[in-house]
Amino acid sequence: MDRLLVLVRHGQSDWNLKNLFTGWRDPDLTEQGVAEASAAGKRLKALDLSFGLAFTSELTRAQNTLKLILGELGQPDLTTIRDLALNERDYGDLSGLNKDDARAKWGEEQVKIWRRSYDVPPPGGESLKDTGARVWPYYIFNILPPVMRGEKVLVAAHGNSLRALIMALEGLTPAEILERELETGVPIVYRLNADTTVAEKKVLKG
Ligand SMILES: O=C(O)[C@@H](CO)OP(=O)(O)O
Repeated sequence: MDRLLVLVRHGQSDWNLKNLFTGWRDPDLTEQGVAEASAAGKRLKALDLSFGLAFTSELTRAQNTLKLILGELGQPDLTTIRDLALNERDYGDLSGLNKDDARAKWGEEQVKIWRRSYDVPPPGGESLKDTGARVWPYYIFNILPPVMRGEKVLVAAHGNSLRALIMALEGLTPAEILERELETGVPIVYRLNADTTVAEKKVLKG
């Protein structure tokens, strides 16, 4: 049986382009982001993939990415579950600030710790560990069961909510996840073993 799970980070958002901390704020895709999402859909279609179920967050940039992908796949009406659990990490007080301005104010090292450390939260926000504490149970109880039943599942979400998920899925250490960056609009195709571990992983870059 094919146990297939595809994860995709949303296409470029307006605030990615403007270099702003985004978190739970809700900017839409840029023109480039729309193109990236459509290209992701075309790459999945080229593999002849069709899905049984989709998941996304409560945020516009991920929902619209999913919509564009499903349009390319000819599955615009696919059952889709939206949940806050898949939202981007909450950036707290950094939300809306420019990332270069933040580096000038607090220093390169401190900003790197807030952005990529495992368990140091930005002021008023979530660490990757905090994000994992909502993403992992959601994955185990909601996403994994249909995958294991053989429904092909597509998840359109965010850089850090997906990093938290990938950490658990690939069994990465806090040091390993620190180095892992996800590109916008690049689907990652996983096939799982019967014991839920990863059998195969393919990154669909253009
Ligand atoms: O601003 C954000 O919400 C995220 C994703 O764009 O940024 P970072 O790369 O710092 O995790």
